[in-house]
Amino acid sequence: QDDSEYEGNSKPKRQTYDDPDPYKNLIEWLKDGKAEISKVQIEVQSEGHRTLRATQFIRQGEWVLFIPRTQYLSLEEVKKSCLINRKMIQINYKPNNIQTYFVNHLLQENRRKYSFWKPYIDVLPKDVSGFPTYFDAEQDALLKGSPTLFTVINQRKVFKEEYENLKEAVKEFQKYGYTYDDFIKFRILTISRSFTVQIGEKEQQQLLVPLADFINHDNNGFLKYGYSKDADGFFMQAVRNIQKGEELFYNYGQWSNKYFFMNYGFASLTNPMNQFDLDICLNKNDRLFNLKISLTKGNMCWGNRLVNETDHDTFRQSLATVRFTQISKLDDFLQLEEDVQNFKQFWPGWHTTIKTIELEKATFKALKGILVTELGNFASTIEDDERRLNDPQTPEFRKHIIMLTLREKQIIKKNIDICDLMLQVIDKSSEELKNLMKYYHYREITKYVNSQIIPLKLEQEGLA
Ligand SMILES: C[S@@+](CC[C@H](N)C(=O)[O-])C[C@H]1O[C@@H](n2cnc3c(N)ncnc32)[C@H](O)[C@@H]1O
Repeated sequence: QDDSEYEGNSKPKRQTYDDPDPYKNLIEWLKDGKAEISKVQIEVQSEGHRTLRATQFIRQGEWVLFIPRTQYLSLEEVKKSCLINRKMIQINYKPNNIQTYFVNHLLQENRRKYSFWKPYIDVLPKDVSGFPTYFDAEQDALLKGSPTLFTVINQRKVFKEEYENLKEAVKEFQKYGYTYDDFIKFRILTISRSFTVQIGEKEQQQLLVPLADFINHDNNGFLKYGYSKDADGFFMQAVRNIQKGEELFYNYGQWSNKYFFMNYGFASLTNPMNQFDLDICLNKNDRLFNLKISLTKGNMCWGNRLVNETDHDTFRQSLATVRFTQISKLDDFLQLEEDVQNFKQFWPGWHTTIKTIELEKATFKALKGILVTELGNFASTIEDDERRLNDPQTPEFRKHIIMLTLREKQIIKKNIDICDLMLQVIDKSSEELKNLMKYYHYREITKYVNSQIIPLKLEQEGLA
């Protein structure tokens, strides 16, 4: 069955949706498909920035909207309904990413004048230049120093490979002349607009759901979604009462700004799940370098991450990794080997426990050194960023870059402050230490100092 079979110069028999207002077409098309969407309305804030609002009071537990199976795209459906996907399956070509199946379907339907999916495709955002994949050199420069820049560069490479591999493997893909730009545009739209729902006990399904994909993210989102077997469709449900006129949000997930930025093109200052990624590496001049490298089976660097809260495994793991790089006494190293005898694989962040106060001091100094260098690598300072964020002239997409890198810098700064505090604490006598602790803001550090540093110090001073 060839793709051209779908086309033809005459209009298909079924209803067409050709109001100049694409949102009207979408609504009509959904209603004709028996979607239940009367409790919501679309608000266009600006081109490409739409949101949904409640048209009436919605009680907790009620469905906010319902989209039947016929009006959304599922992975299973697009595997069947798209020619290129069928070819891919026929020749047993596995795409690098399953989202490619959706992309191919959207590319196909986008070409068809009378596609059933036209009302949906017509309201997909036209401009995706706010996504980092599309940044130019000037925009990339704003990400300088941020670990997110590496992820962006890598994502571009991955997308390019996906496109080239597909072009190479499926000749129909070439035949239709789909450009790389078309491909990544739909790739990005698929990432940023898909829902994963539980279909059966174990089965999950990825969906593109018209209208539901107009709902924006908020940490305090108050909707949940799912698939109803009885109604055979996708629903959004109110987790709490919703007032008439209220803007609707759901929580896209507990992700970091970096994740949101890469997949959705936005970042937020209030995201509690932020992170700063950093590599911690062995130093080649380390006199125990050979011993360490044999223990780590050739690993020299470890990807670590720091979050805003230091009462978190990531802080302990980063610290332990730095501690491993800082061990300089053979005795300490041998003790470490004993510590890990029971583990098949040694991982510094898990296995390098506290040895001596001296080592702790070196560790906090080294971690601080790494963080100060990282902070210095950014293109702008925290103060620059705060000023630009408050400047009404700053374009919206740029604000997201600023928020992303600002939060990364704030995390670094907080962790530097903690290193400073720890260094101070370590240098105090135990009496002073107790006094100082009264003024501690960081509950977790107090806990850490209490449980780890004080006993060590008391022991060192013969007081234990
Ligand atoms: C599923 S869509 C939501 C509807 C979207 N606003 C629209 O007009 O099509 C996801 C996209 O909405 C935007 N978005 C969602 N939540 C956001 C937020 N909290 N802040 C900024 N942009 C957001 C981002 O552009 C994201 O890629």
